[in-house]
Amino acid sequence: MNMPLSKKNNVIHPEFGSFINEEVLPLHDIDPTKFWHDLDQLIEDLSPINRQLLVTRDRMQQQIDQWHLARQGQPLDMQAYEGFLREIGYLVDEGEDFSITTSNVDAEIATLAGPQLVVPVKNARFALNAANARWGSLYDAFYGTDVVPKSAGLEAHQNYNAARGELVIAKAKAFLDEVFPLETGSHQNVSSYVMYYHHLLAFFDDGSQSGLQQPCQLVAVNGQRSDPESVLLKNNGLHVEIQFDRNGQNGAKDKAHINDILIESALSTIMDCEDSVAAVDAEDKVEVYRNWLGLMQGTLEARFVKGGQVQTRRMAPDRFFTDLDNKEYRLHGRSLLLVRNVGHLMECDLMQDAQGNFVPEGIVDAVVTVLIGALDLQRTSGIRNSRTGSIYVVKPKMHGPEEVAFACQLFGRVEQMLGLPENTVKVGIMDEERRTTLNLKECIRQAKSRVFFINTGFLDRTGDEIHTSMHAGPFLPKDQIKAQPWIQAYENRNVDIGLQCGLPGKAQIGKGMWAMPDEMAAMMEAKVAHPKAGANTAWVPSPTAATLHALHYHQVNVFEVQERIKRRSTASFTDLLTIPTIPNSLTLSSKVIEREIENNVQGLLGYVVRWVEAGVGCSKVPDINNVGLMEDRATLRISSQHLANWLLHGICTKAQIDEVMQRMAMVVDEQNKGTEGYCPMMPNVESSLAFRAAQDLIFKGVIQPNGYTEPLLHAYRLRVKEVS
Ligand SMILES: CC(=O)SCCNC(=O)CCNC(=O)[C@H](O)C(C)(C)COP(=O)(O)OP(=O)(O)OC[C@H]1O[C@@H](n2cnc3c(N)ncnc32)[C@H](O)[C@@H]1OP(=O)(O)O
Ligand SMILES: O=CC(=O)O
Ligand SMILES: [Mg+2]
Repeated sequence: MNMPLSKKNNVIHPEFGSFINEEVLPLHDIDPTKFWHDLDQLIEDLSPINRQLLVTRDRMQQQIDQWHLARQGQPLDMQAYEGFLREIGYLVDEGEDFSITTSNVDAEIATLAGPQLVVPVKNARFALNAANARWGSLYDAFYGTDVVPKSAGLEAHQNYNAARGELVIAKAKAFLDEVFPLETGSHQNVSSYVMYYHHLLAFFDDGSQSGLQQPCQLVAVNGQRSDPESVLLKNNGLHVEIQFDRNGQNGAKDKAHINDILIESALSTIMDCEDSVAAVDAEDKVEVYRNWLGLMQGTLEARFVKGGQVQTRRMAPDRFFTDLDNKEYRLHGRSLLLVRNVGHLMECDLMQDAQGNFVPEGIVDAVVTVLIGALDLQRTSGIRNSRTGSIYVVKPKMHGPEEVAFACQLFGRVEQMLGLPENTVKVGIMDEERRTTLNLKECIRQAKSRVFFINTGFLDRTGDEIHTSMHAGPFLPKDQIKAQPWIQAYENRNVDIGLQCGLPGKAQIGKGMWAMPDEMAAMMEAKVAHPKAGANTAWVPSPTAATLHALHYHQVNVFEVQERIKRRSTASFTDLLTIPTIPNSLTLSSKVIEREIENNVQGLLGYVVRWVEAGVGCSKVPDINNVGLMEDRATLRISSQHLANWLLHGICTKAQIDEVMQRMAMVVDEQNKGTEGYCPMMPNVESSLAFRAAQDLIFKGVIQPNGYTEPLLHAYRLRVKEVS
């Protein structure tokens, strides 16, 4: 297929054109001529608005920069600052109270509380794993992670370590005791479980028996009641399945023949087309869209070799049990799938307008992901996603109410174009840019009939905190930024406003990512704070993390917490406006400065080299203390902006950063040694496109739009693709 021209002389990339025409439209019975004509019209109508919004971003940023430059070295006059932000339209007036009206929302979003997994949708193997992460083995989650300490003798060998296994099983049964306590005795000592009428009976060695303290926690069974294959329990709306197998690997040794305990884990999963993927051209974008198509049709497959064996991964079917009245009890087998589109900034070669401009990628994303998402709504059996007729699109990186209004206008137009009922497309608002946080209530108002979540994306939000106030002064070291009043106010206010706008029962109030995928013991300590803060979901980086984080939602009833929070006063707006720069009273030691630079540079190089050279959008990169950190574009935005800020304010010199970059490039090369196709950055850094991208991200960080990393990453990745 040659570069086809649509009626308005828009150029459609051939790979994209044939994907839509041959793989998607036939499934819909949509006439291609009409589709491309309507898309042209949409682009013609909405691209100028999209571009204008970006001009507004730049205008406001310049005004803010000027304001700080004119007041260098002076303490921030909060009243004057707030007045100035209002004057330039960065802050808008808050209107009347209101409640959102979003309807037809699946239970996973509206009435349940549990983990939200995020996955780069470009990686089919991971994406399928994520879709299937609705159910996770508690035994595996405990065995494979540091939640059970991996001390001497207790290592998590591939070959079963029986000593570790015993601790795992004891810990899992302790969870049963905590959440599904027996009237008398402990699950640790049960020798068999049977169903008796509507009750679960646990028998002990001495012949005594006990029911559950709350008998209604038993909801269903599999197999014979006198010798069940599994029993299904429910707490805080979440299911837990105790599986029995007298011949199973664990069941054979267990006195009650418990083989495993399955936890309802990732209630929802974000299939990410944004910050965790490297999709720079039509070829990459089609890969992303094709996986989304496979997920929405239930046909996606991934074949790979693991442990020396070829495996084929597919989407899990629904799960069936028998309820207490002998009726079918059906559970969704997969996470409810949401899709994250790119933000308003991006452009891509999927289509070009008559003047040769690439069209806004967010517009194409909206059309294609909804077009594909609509296939799910036609299905009435088999692998389905939404059972309430909704398509869930997460829209990232929006700045303020005008941009949210534009996203809603776009989704409305897509619905009209595809003949979908109004408000079929639900929108997740990432509260991850400062202008959105400050105007959150007005942002929600703009989306009040389709908002299905607000979520504190604190990583991008931290990057934007730095970039917005780049000229206000040098920022504190990253760890200390997190401890300043602004972030607590941001997190609390998001919940406060979400509650005031009536989200519970209709939409999620969500919290951000756990960015240390291997530190699960630490996660178990820290992340219970999310449900306790009134969030009915929070992001996790992996299926295992989802299973573990799910335990928190058994411990905390979020909806009760939300009722309590409703009575507190809204978090401080002044705190929210307080910029986390280094106070005059604090002088950072040269050691602290050096360490901070090293840490930032190591993470930055470790991430960028894989992004630019290999197109890997999300990586686990060891930090200076050798802790593997999830790095994506948002964490890169923080580290690059932080370095740019310190350089701008003379906390460090260019020579110092240059020296650290060379040293850290060696460390990163060493870390990647043995990776097939890896191009070392050292010693010829000038010929390494990855190294040069990293330099630009730092040294040109001040002039990147809102501090975003996409423009430079994309430009360098495209150069690598051209030469390879
Ligand atoms: C600021 C933001 O926007 S945050 C949102 C964007 N970030 C994300 O989406 C992070 C998602 N997580 C990931 O991409 C990965 O977990 C990483 C890159 C952090 C780590 O990946 P790896 O180093 O390959 O992890 P690791 O080797 O420990 O585990 C790989 C296994 O876990 C699975 N896995 C890891 N993460 C995920 C995930 N998010 N979803 C599904 N499966 C996953 C893989 O499928 C693989 O299992 P398999 O061999 O059976 O297929
Ligand atoms: O998208 C999430 C974030 O933290 O940024
Ligand atoms: Mg983000």
